[in-house]
Amino acid sequence: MTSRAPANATLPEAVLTAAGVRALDARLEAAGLLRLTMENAGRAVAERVRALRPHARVLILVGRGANGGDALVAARHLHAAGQAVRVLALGLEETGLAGEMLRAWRAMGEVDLLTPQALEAALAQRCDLVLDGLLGTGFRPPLRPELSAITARLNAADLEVFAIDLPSGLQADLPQVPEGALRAARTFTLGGPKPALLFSPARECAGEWEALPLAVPQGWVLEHARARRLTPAHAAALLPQRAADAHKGTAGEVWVIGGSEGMSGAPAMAAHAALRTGSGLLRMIGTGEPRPIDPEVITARLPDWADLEAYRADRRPDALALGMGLGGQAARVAARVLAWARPTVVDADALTPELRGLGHPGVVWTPHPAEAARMLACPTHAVLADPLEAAECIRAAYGGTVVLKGGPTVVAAEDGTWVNPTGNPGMASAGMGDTLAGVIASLAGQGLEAAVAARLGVYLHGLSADLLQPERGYGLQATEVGCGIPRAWRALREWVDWAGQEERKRCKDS
Ligand SMILES: NC(=O)C1=CN([C@@H]2O[C@H](COP(=O)(O)OP(=O)(O)OC[C@H]3O[C@@H](n4cnc5c(N)ncnc54)[C@H](O)[C@@H]3O)[C@@H](O)[C@H]2O)[C@@H](O)CC1
Ligand SMILES: Nc1ncnc2c1ncn2[C@@H]1O[C@H](COP(=O)(O)OP(=O)(O)O)[C@@H](O)[C@H]1O
Ligand SMILES: [K+]
Repeated sequence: MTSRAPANATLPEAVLTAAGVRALDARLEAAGLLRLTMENAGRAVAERVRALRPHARVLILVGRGANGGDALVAARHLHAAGQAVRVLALGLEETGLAGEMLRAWRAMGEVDLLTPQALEAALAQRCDLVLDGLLGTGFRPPLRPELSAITARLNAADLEVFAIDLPSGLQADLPQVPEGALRAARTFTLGGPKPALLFSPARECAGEWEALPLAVPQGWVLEHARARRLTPAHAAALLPQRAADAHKGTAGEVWVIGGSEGMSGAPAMAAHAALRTGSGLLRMIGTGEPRPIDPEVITARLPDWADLEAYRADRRPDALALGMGLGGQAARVAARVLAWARPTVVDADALTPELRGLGHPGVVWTPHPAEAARMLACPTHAVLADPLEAAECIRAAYGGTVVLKGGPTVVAAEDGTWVNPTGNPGMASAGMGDTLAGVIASLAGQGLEAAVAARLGVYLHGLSADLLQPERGYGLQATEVGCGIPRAWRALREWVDWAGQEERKRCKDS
């Protein structure tokens, strides 16, 4: 990890919807801070433009709302710093906060009405970069014709676009791309990412994005967040600590229940990943010939799933992962295991509607979108249309914690909904989910609450893949991601050590 995060990084990032932005605005307004916040936001955008494209001639496009206000502040700061800017605005009324910013800009520079002709003339002159402040979270589709002509022209031009808050024409809360949405190379999102910047296909319109702080306490922003996004410091704080006299009996006994005839690989990958995550003892239990990857794993082949209760007898697993390669009897086996009331990761074949309502606080359901659709009895596209909502619906119906896998993965837990920042498309290969189930079960077996194990598990699993991605590309195997967990763990630990040193240095210097 090379990320050098700001001090606020010890808190998670806020995922803000349009309603969240409105509520935060109302709070800032009541506190008399809205004008300053717009000033801070616009200045932060200008600073990033200066840092990235110091010599670019910038065409700044200004809408009628607060997004346009931010753009006008940025125009002022860029101009004051000596950068060439040209400003075109959809409206020239000086009312409201954005109007105030227009007046302030006019005190130092010119503004023309944004029409297709004015845009054409501006593009004909030298212009290296477009700063898009047309529409932000206030956009409601469909795009009006006056604007769709502008976005279509910009999308067709071979020009770099940087968007303020989100590319104009994207709906902040949803992954869909409305007709006519602008495509940006980079997005400076304010206060925290909007769901559209996190989920495909909308996020592909935003290019690389970065969150610029609003210079208000992160706690205020988090209060209005739809979900939270993990940061490295926050994830690192979840890592379990082990006593010096730990032994295999205290480091967590994990059972992987799955695997039937011809389906031995899936539980083997889960067990492998659990060992790499630090479990003290692993048992693989199935009705097929068990084929563990590691000799450390204890195996049991049951004549029939009905023999599971007898196998359990007086044994007491610290955590379980079940469902991988389990086949047709998965729901029945899962119902039985859930009644044991132990920390349990329910995956793959066991993710069935029969288990509705059987979750308890120790249960983590780990569906991918198609499994989530099965659980919700809806089409997969409905899950993908709003993954935050889908994960929360499953949680409401099934109980426990829900890990809705994907790029990115969403965790819906009692303490709210989380979005995982790690992971990459190299993970689109079979067995990745089995590995994740093993990682989460291992962490739960080491004493983390199931919901915390889920959050840290998805983070470590994705980070392991991210650290491998540069050398493996798309040829990344699930077992490698399992092998890489210790490296991810260490990277996270080192991040904390680094952040701690910085913090100590800061205290010493001040
Ligand atoms: N609390 C925060 O997070 C802050 C938010 N700020 C900015 O405020 C923005 C939100 O401001 P607003 O609520 O004013 O919204 P917008 O700036 O997104 O714009 C609303 C305007 O767009 C027009 N519009 C809506 N739908 C349209 C359509 N289909 N076709 C054409 N025009 C359409 C509306 O008529 C209105 O004039 C954020 O995106 C961000 O840039 C910043 O000022 C800093 C503080
Ligand atoms: N494009 C992607 N970006 C980030 N993570 C991904 C991506 N594709 C897959 N993953 C991750 O890989 C895993 C795939 O799980 P799953 O589909 O259950 O695999 P399997 O059933 O083969 O074990 C999940 O953790 C998912 O989040
Ligand atoms: K914008």
